[in-house]
Amino acid sequence: MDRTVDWDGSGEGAVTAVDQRALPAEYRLRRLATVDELVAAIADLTIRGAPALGAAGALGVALAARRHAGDPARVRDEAERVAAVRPTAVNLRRGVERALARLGDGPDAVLAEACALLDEDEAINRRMGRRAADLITAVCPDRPLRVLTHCNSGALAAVAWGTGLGAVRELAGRGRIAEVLACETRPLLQGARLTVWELREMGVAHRLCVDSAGPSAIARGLVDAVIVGADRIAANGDAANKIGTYALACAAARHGVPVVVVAPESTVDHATRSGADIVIEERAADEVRTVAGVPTAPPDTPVYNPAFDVTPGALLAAVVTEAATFRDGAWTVEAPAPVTAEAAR
Ligand SMILES: CSC[C@H]1O[C@H](OP(=O)(O)O)[C@H](O)[C@@H]1O
Repeated sequence: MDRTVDWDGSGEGAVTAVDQRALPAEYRLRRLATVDELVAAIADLTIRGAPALGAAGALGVALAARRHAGDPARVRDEAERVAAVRPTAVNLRRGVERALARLGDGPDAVLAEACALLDEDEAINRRMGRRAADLITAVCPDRPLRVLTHCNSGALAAVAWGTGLGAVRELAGRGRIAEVLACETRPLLQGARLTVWELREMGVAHRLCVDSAGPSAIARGLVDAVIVGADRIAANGDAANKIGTYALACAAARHGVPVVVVAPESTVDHATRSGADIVIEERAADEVRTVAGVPTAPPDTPVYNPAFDVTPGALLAAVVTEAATFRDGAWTVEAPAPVTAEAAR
């Protein structure tokens, strides 16, 4: 599998992305040669997932810096357009800001910074996966585990490897996964379309279920752990993630099943005190009223379509990053090893 988001240096240069709207029917790459095309691809979830959005944000600035070299004000305007497309995943704006910080050194320096962010991603995700797998192994029964996932937090949500599903991949490599129960994740079906696709690629046993079966599976003792990603984690451990995560966490709390959020440091926002302060993206009504363009409700039906919800840190067994762990109301920072691209190999 290609990097989910990457830079194509040929010609004037462009962003390449795995077209996540085409999966699972077709695996194809899109070449995004303008900021307009990149903004549209982020808005329609051709590119999605917090770490992948961070990479796309940084590459978007590189694109603007090359297209508008010598016009820093125009570059900054274009960068803001990219950063503002989706408000919840803190990674997007952070990726933009990281690349923009190099604008004074010229477009090649901006591109180099964006590419460094991409190169670091896989190493960060692999380290995070190892740390999360260690914690999950410690808090779960000593046998292959039945894991429930929600949305997609695999390689498709990052540049490579993945976050929550990256921890599942690490556990599977240790022989510690019996089955993954993947929630389909209405309305855009990231679980059914993307997580199932990745689990098949990984050769991991799995079943797909409707979202409303998730809490019931937990109640029936079919789940040993819930493992998810996140889009923004507040200083107090509250985690914004795909809508439906909170309901799973409530059921898991009632039945003593651990919920573990696996996310990079770039998703932790210590400037946001609690989940109450996280902006939740509202998405278009037709995402709920139609499936593949086919109406599933009267066309003028009013819709409530938040893309995310917030799970209080108190309902989480842990939040695990590549360098820290949130447990029992506090962050513990492990001495972060230098995360390099070499570590990814
Ligand atoms: C590893 S981040 C994955 C995270 O992002 C997803 O949201 P979206 O598909 O709308 O970009 C979802 O919340 C996942 O948990």
